[in-house]
Parts: sequence; C-alpha cells; structure tokens
Amino acid sequence: MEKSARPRTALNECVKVVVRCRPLSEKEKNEGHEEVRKVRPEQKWYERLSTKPTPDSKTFNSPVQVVKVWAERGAVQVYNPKGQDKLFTYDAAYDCTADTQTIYDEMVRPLVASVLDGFNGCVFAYGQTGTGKTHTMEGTADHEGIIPRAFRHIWAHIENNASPDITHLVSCSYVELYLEDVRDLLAKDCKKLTIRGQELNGFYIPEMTSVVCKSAAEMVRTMRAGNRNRASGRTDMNEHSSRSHAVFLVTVETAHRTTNRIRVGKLNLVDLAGSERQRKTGAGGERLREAARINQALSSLGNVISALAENSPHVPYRDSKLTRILQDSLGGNSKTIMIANIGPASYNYDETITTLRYAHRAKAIKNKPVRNEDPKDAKLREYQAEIERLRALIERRRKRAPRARTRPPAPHEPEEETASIENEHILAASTIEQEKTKTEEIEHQIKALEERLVQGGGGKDLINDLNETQLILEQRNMEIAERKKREVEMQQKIDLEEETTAIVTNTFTTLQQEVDHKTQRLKKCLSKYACLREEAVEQREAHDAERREHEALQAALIAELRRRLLVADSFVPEAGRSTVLRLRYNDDADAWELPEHSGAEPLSERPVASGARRPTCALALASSEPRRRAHNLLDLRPLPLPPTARRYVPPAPAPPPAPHPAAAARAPVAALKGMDVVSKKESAAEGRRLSGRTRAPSAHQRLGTAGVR
Ligand SMILES: Nc1ncnc2c1ncn2[C@@H]1O[C@H](COP(=O)(O)OP(=O)(O)OP(=O)(O)O)[C@@H](O)[C@H]1O
Repeated sequence: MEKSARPRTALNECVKVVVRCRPLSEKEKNEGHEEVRKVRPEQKWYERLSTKPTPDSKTFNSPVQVVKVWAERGAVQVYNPKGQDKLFTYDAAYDCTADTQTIYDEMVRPLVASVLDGFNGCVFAYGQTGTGKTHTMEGTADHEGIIPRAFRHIWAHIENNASPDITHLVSCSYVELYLEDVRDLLAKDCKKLTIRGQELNGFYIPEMTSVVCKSAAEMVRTMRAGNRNRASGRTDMNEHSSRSHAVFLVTVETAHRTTNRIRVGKLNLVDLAGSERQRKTGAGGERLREAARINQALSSLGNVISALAENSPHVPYRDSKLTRILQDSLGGNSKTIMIANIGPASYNYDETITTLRYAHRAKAIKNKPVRNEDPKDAKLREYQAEIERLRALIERRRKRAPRARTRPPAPHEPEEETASIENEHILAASTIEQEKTKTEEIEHQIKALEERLVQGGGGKDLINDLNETQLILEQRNMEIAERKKREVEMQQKIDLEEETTAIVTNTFTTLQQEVDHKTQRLKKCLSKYACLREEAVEQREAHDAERREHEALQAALIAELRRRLLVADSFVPEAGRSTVLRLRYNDDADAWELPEHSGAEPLSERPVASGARRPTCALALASSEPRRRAHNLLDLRPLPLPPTARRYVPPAPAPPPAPHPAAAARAPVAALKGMDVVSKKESAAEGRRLSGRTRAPSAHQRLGTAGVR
C-alpha cells in the first residue's frame, strides 16, 4: 500500500479463484444439518446436475447440507431446492477435508515465490460471516493459516539464498478498516490513517507503521500484536466475528551487489469481514452499525469486481476505502488469489450462491503484474545510502581530530608557558574524548541500520529452523501441486469439449440413430436454456432480496439516527447544531469540513428592546449564576414577538393655503395614505428582520437534506 512505481510493460494474468467449504459447525450439527442429499453414483458427474428432484429433496425445507465439492475438477455443486442444481467451476475447490497446508502448497506457494522475485501479490479471503476466512488466513494454534505459512516460506527462501552478495530487508505493516476508518494496528494508540493518492496513480497509506523483522517468529509476534488491537465481537453466527477488514502487508526488498539492482515484492494478506444478514446475526446497536459498514464496503468490492469482469470503462474504486486499498490487487499491478469461503448448510443457501457467483465473476478479472525493480521508495537503498554517509562522516572526523600535544614542558621554560601547555593538553584530551563518544554514537547508528538488513554468508544472522532437506521437500510438494493444478485444468477442458465434440465424432449407421442423437442434444440444449432462464430469475430474486435487506438495514439505521438527532435537538444548542448539519465529508482529506460560504452565522446576541434587555425566563436567569451555568443546556430563550401596534407617524405640516377648495379637501386623505405606506414598509422590514431570527428547523426535521454520512 505504499506508493509504488506504475507498471512499465505487463502481461495480463487472471485473478485465481479458490473455493473452500468448511465442515458443519457443532451448532449446525445440533440443528440437524447433517443429512446429505445423495447423488446417484452410476451417472456421469455433470449428468447428475439434471437429476429430477429425488424423494429426499422434499427435505430441502428442513436443514441439510447442500454443497458438494468436486476437488479433482475444481467444481462446486449446490443442490437447488427449487430446480436444477447449480455448478460453478474455479481454479481449485477444496472440501471440508482439505487442510490449509494443501491450499498453501497448491495455490499460494507459487504466488509468494513471485513476491520474492519482486512482484506484488495479494491473497484475500471473501465470504459470508462464519465461513472460515480468519481460519484460512490466520489459522489457530493447531491449524496454521496462510499468513504464518507465508512468513516461514519467505524466511526459508532468504536462508536458502544467503550469500554475501545478497542483502534482504523484510518489513511488515498491519492495518484494519473499521467503520470506514483505517487504523494502524501496529501503532501504540492504533492511530487513524489517511489513504492518499488518486485512481490514476494508485492509492497508498503514507503514515502506516512499518516494522522491520528478522525472522518468521518475529513476524508472527508482530501479527499477534496487531490482532490484539483488531476489532472483533460476538454475533449469533460467529462467536469471534471479525468486525473489520484487515490487511497485513509484507514488503521484501532484495539487493544484488553484482547487478546493483533492488527488487521489491509486496504481499497483501487480507482477511475481510464477512457479509451478514441482520436477521441471522441478530446484530443491534454497535454491531448493527459495524454490519452496515462491512456490507457497504463488500458491496463496493462486488461492484468493482463486476465492473472489472465486464470490462467496464469506469471502475468505482473510489466508492469505499476497501476498494481503494485493494486497487492494485484487483485489475492492477499484482498477482492475486481470491479464496471464497462457503458453508455447507442449506440454511445459508442464498449467501453461498451469492459468494459463488461473485467468485465466478472474479475469475474474469485481468491483472497486469510487473516486477518492481529499483523503485524510488526502496528502503534498502535508503539504508545503504545512510550507512555510506555515516561511514564517510566517521572518516572525516578521524582525519580532522586534534592531536594531543605529547611534548612535556622543558625545564628552562617559564612557569606560564608550562601552565598553558598543560591547559592545551587537557583541552585537547577532552575534545578527543568528545570526538570518540560521537564516533561511537555514529558507529552504533551504523550497526543498528546494518542489523535491520539480512546479509548472507553462513546464515549467521538468520533465526530459522528450516533446513535444506525441508526446502527440497517443499520444492517437491510444489511440483506435485503444479501437476495437480494442470490435471484439474485438463479435466475441465475435457468436460467442456466432451459434449461439443460428441456430435462431430459420432458416425451414424441409420437415420433414426442420428435423429435420436440430435433429439437428445436438443433436449440438453433446451434444458440448458431453461437453466439459464431460471438463473436469470433467481438472480433477480437474489437482487430483490438483497435490496430488501439493505432497505431493512437502512430503516434500522435511520431509526437510530433519528434517535440520536432527537437527543441532539434537545440538548445541543441551536447555533452549534446548524453548523454540525452543514459539515460535509471530504474524501480526499478524509475529514469532515465546514464548506466555505456555508452561511454559518455567529451566535446572535439576545434581542434588545428600547435599549433595555427583555425579561428572561427563570432558568436563563439562574444560568447567569456561575454555579448553575452548566445546567442551562436547553435553549429556552423566548422568541421575539412580532409588533402588535402600528407606529405613529405625525401628519404632515399644514400646506400653504390651497388655490382651490377641492384640492384642500383631498390633503388629509393623502397624508393618511402616506402614513399607511410608511407603516406597511416598516412592518414588512420588521417581519423580514424577525423571520431571519426565527428558529431554524431542527436537525431531526431536516433529516434527509442534511449532510449526514
Ligand atoms: N476449514 C475449517 N475446518 C474446521 N473449522 C473451521 C474451518 N473453517 C472455519 N472453521 C471454524 O468455523 C468458525 C468460524 O470461522 P472464522 O471465525 O474463521 O469465520 P470468518 O469467516 O472469519 O467469520 P467472520 O467473517 O465473522 O469473521 C471457527 O470456529 C472456525 O474454527
């Protein structure tokens, strides 16, 4: 997430998608989810998809397992209670018997190897709450997750490549996105961070803490320290539910002395919070607020995935901080693996299908990874330059250091001369001492910098217990995994082509045979068409359900907001309230700001009548006593009353004698009219003056137009 050079030339590489289905939880077992719908074994695997509903499908209304993983084909079949089963294919699929070691060896190991070669990499776990994302990424004491495995892999590589010509620098950062705030999990106070940058040049987090590590164990300690600061809580679906999206960033810098080049690989290990439905998690209050933010960020992530998959000209990265952080990983300079976690119970059928659909869409995302060579922000280069500078400084200091005069005073020399030589001697000795201390300080600095770097040559600085045999073993595992991956790919290709080539390769002896065969093909096509139509209807239904869920969540949040605004209306002084409502969120500055010319007025003075203050209510009077000032939280000042009497305007002085008696008769009427005009004008002005002072609508009333975010 640090600012990196933009790719120069890049080959497109698709996002790899892996599905992992967890076993039934104890709770699900207790609720009777254990029953599994049987697949007829004599049928070909894909033909089973068109099986008519069997008697046990009646039990779909009761809880059953609905997921079947075809690991050898990278396919996941989901039993559909309403019609045909659904089948999705991925780069790999793992059922509940697969362990994280297998997933790591088969899918993640090659990606981490690329990071060690100077590429950016990202592994992120996605899925419904309680499906095993944290279990997959972090693991437990008994089952190590992908993150600690990656640490061990990195350090095994460094140890294996130990040579005096190669220097490594490994650093880690850990941030979480909680309630749309980016928090530094490695900083003491978990300070809030700002995402900087733009869509064009990439986003980055400049101020996040970066910890230099010298072993896998140190990295694990760093991760655990960060986890202690991470937001988690209990919901009805998960005892320890992550309430934030967490990103662990590992930066591996490698300098080759022979080529004088530095390669920088960055590995993002992301444990997303799970999507959740309020009615299932029973979230309320703070949990509800968290859930709303989690779902909002995941929805933005889904939109980005859809836009990238459809090659849309605009990809809405800016919509959330999560998508900004993951910009490079999705459609940018990175090799990426998405691990979609699902649960097997029919109770979660809708969420499982949604996750599988997103994962399927993500397969189409193309990234452009390039090797990061000699980027400007390489820390290793910085450290090397600093060490050079400090060494040169020591050298300069040594050269210009004063020499102590060793000549003892001669016996014939006068006493003053002897004293001055001795003084000079003492002065020089103290200067030398000072210089020595300073040089030692600089040497300490050099040592501290050098200690951060890992240089080979017998592996003296390395604390890693993986020996060469283990490395060879891991290499073999990787080869086996690679072969298995190719087998899955081949199998998928064969399955796809089997049907399409059947018609070409078949030779028919009779016309009837050909008709039968083609009728069968037609039936299959019709059934596929029916499937697609059903899929479209289901997608619409899923979309509607999601919309309803969002609306329900929105209603709950608005109710909560109304409650808070009501409290604010009752207790916050009006002037301050209107200012708060004018605040706008500035995405770039990541802060709430009062827009210019917002019309925010200073607190108006109390209205004054004929030079004297109007009478005030008892409470306001009481507040003038310093002892009771804090009690006057309510603004109970009386509103100024509109004028009830017209102002008297004296009649105009009597005109000179009129030349005509009729004109003289009209004069008093005109004077009266003049008075009327003046008083109307004044009363209008008074009205305007007062209306400017009338009470502004309350924040509660203004909900909907106010900049509430
Ligand atoms: N493959 C698995 N094998 C055994 N247990 C698993 C597996 N995956 C998940 N679990 C168990 O399921 C429970 C929930 O897992 P976890 O907390 O990792 O889910 P999550 O997806 O991270 O949830 P949230 O999104 O709420 O944080 C844990 O008790 C975990 O041990």
